[in-house]
Amino acid sequence: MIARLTDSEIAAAAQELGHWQVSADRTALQRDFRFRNFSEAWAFMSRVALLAEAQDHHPEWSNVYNRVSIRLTTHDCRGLSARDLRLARDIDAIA
Ligand SMILES: C[C@H](O)[C@H](O)[C@H]1CNC2=NC(N)=NC(=O)C2=N1
Repeated sequence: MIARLTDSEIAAAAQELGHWQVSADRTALQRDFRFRNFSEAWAFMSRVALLAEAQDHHPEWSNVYNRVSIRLTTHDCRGLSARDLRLARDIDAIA
């Protein structure tokens, strides 16, 4: 079982990952993306899907036309873990 982040680790993550919001219950990171059109949104999602599969860590997400909403949480610990931070950083690097 992977460890849940502590409150101070979550606070540090919120500082570092400025584009991401910590959910009110502090169990998830959320970020909304907007692209020029559906094709660009889908291309981004394809790249994130490959990252997620490589990391064996999968986003909760939705897409409407050019918008993509991503929520990162770790089901195994019912909260935030280092795996969410890693995926958030890697998503930022391709956004
Ligand atoms: C067996 C496999 O490693 C687990 O089910 C992984 C897969 N992807 C996952 N993704 C997320 N977001 N949380 C998990 O706890 C998780 N667990």
